Amino acid sequence: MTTESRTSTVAGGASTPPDWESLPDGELTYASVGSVELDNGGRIDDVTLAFQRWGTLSPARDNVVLTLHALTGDSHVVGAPGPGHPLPGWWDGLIGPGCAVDTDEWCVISANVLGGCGGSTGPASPGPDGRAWGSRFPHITVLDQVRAEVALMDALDIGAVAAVLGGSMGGARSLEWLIGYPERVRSGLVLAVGPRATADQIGTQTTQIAAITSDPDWRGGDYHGTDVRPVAGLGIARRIAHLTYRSEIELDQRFANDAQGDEIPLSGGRYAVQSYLEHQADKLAGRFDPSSYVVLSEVLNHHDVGRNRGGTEAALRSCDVPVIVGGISSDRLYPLRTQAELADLMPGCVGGLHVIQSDSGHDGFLTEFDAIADLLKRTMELARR
Ligand SMILES: CC(=O)SCCNC(=O)CCNC(=O)[C@H](O)C(C)(C)COP(=O)(O)OP(=O)(O)OC[C@H]1O[C@@H](n2cnc3c(N)ncnc32)[C@H](O)[C@@H]1OP(=O)(O)O
Ligand SMILES: N[C@@H](CCO)C(=O)O
Repeated sequence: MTTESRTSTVAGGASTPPDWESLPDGELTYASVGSVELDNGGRIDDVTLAFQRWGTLSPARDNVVLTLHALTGDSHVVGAPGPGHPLPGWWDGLIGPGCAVDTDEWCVISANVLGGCGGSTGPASPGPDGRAWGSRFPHITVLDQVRAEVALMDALDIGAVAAVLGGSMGGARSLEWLIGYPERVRSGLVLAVGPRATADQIGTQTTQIAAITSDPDWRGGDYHGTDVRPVAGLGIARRIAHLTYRSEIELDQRFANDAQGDEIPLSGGRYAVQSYLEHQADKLAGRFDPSSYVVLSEVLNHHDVGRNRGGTEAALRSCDVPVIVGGISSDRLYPLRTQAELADLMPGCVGGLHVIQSDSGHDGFLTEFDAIADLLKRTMELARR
């Protein structure tokens, strides 16, 4: 299978399992997608993307729906926890036979992102000399990640996808797909993201990165292959991040200033919210590579659809692909004003800004099942037009 004819981002060497279309639903599969040119002028050769598929590819190969995960997600968008997937799918119940994205109609593909740690090329995977990339992994952008996904579609011989769907960092990739590759996508869902990183986001993300890189076990980013991992730093980063993912009111209603169980804070015991954040930190430390967390947080810092396109307004106005734009009322990390900008400026925006009323904060794009189902259905209507 050759890919050079489809896109200049692929320098050759792409290959994919010939039977990927008929593998059991959800089976983790690896595709070599060739070389990916980077925004910083560099290039990564021999890129691998790990992906999963649900549903049947149509004879015209025109029913592919690409789901795009967020910061610490991976390709496992639906299904129970299992080997390699310690969590249930992040949109479990929303995709499948008879679901909002009906796999009796659509062929859903979900890939682990470039820079991630779910089987795709990232800082923990072998570099050109066989050693882990570690600190040598290049600085990449959201558009670079999308270039890798376009290369994956080339490798799978998919011309245009019916829809791209994503929230948060997945929403950022959805946007880059729609603006950068309008001929390759018929519709999109852009949830809980804005046109560029805000100062607040860069502030919290660089603080999280500092927590990881200050951990002695970081070793300059080259701890791979040793017996240490900077999990203390990753845990602090997750605790800071998780606060930005939930709303102030929700946290106070759930935890107030309660003590954790029978612990006594005035005697050195923990508060309930402290214990909750420690739990979130421990869970992430058990399943996620700290260097991917750093690389992907930097990707979020670099998010800017206006780069090399004459600014965000020009970029957004240039895109007339039909798109549903949604946000969560209590999202303090990606406030509604940032989605309002997308809805106002994108000519393809259908129905204006869809506001999910919820106290769940940014994580509402994962937890507000009924509202997300509604937005997914609206997007799939656009994909049918
Ligand atoms: C799109 C993507 O791909 S992102 C990847 C998706 N997955 C993640 O983000 C993983 C991290 N998890 C989360 O962010 C959230 O759990 C979500 C968004 C997935 C789900 O949110 P919610 O259902 O509201 O879960 P919530 O925030 O209440 O957390 C529940 C956990 O906290 C634990 N918890 C609650 N109170 C306390 C406490 N006082 N002390 C310790 N633990 C506590 C619960 O036992 C539960 O643990 P479990 O997840 O191990 O079962
Ligand atoms: N809970 C999400 C929030 C970031 O969008 C994650 O961990 O990826």
